[in-house]
Amino acid sequence: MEPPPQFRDLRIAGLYVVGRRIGSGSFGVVHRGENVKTEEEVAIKLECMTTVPSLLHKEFKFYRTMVCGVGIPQIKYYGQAVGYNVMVMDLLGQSLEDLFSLCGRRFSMKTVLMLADQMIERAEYIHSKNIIHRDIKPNNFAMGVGRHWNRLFLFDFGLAKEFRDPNTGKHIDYRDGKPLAGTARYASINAHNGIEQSCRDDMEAIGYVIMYFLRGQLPWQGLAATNNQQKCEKIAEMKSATPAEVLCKGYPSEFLAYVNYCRQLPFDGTPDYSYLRQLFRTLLRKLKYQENSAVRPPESSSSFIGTYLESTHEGSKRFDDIFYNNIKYSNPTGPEISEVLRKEMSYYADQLATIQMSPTDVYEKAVLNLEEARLSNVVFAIEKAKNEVIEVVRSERRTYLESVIITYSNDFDHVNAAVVQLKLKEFDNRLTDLKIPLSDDLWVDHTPGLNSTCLSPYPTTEALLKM
Ligand SMILES: Nc1ncnc2c1ncn2[C@@H]1O[C@H](COP(=O)(O)OP(=O)(O)OP(=O)(O)O)[C@@H](O)[C@H]1O
Repeated sequence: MEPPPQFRDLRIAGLYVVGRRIGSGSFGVVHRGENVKTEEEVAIKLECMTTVPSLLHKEFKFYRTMVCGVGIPQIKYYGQAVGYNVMVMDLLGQSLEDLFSLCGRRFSMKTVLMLADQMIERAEYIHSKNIIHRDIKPNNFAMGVGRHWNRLFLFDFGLAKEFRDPNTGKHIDYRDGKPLAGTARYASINAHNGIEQSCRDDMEAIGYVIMYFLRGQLPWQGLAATNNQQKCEKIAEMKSATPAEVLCKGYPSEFLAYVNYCRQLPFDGTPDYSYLRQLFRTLLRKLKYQENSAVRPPESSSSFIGTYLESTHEGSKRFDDIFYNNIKYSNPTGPEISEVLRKEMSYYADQLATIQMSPTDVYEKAVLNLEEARLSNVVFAIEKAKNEVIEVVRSERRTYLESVIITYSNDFDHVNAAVVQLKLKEFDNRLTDLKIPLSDDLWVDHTPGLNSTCLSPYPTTEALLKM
């Protein structure tokens, strides 16, 4: 279903140019694209207009309900062009399935727990918008790109369904005899049994995704069958005959608790998302996975993407109390930070080259993401670095702080920029406590790129400090 050649030269809505193809699904193709004004990269999903009723339009309507949802790609345009329905949306990074393969089909416990946290959060969000996904699987989760490098996105709402009337709050009725919607490997037992899906089925599917990541595969994979229907039946049979105790054997009891909880949820029940997230957060704490990977020496693991994923997820916790309170700071000085960054970048570049990640732009994007991941942790490094920085503060302070701030104001959203501003102010206050004289003109409010205009409509440093 390659779009006709003339489509490539077309500017959708006068703004988006279609680039190369990045994927395809059951009802459409997805291309990379670019906003010609801002040069922002986007994804463009195309469906032939002969598809009636339009599944893309249905998907678009779901996305429209979830405007501003964290971890949900945002739609920039929906319309028609040269015989195609077209949806322009945020470009996402690699899917969890792709990353899983790149990591040798095993994620560390830490990675799984951090992904689980975000998966549950995504489910809670879409359910709060009265939508069930019905096709939860690793291929339908992807990491973000650019400033969203550390965020897990849930996409492909082609099989989604409204399970509750947004006006009356009435839950859909229980029904059986339904054909399976979704992917057999991750489908809930009830979905296999033809029961109408609801929130509980998304949650159970997340449980299977989690166990898939931990175990490397699920017990019902690789069953021999002559056709799809038979395969589906065999999967259903084996899944129903596999108690959660067997599925989760050898793993911490929190996983068993999760699967059992989801399997026992009533049809119209609201899952206790906080309880489920807390299960894994507590486990994470128990396992003492709370170090900052900012300038941790690269591990000699073959699964460097796993290391990357973990480090980016560390980053994603930066607004989390646990992360803030328990982080162990590394201690480079300002000039050392750039040296550490340089070394790490070259290490990862070597690793990438060895495993021959292709195409080139994936490689470049990964390097870019890594760079951003490292830079994001500079703010934490500053804290520990204070003693060393004090020695050079008079000569280097202005250049150093300005460069950090300019980086943040360019690469991160304004809220983050404000947090950096606050951190630096705290840092300066400590210097003042230590009686190191600072002249007023050095303060960051005078730094180009991070003035009150840039932060608007977010609070200024002064406002933040008064909160
Ligand atoms: N926003 C995006 N950014 C980057 N890649 C994307 C994006 N959306 C989709 N893709 C890629 O395109 C592929 C197909 O997209 P999608 O799953 O939305 O289509 P589909 O027709 O609904 O597929 P399926 O048959 O799996 O349900 C995905 O596997 C993914 O690799």
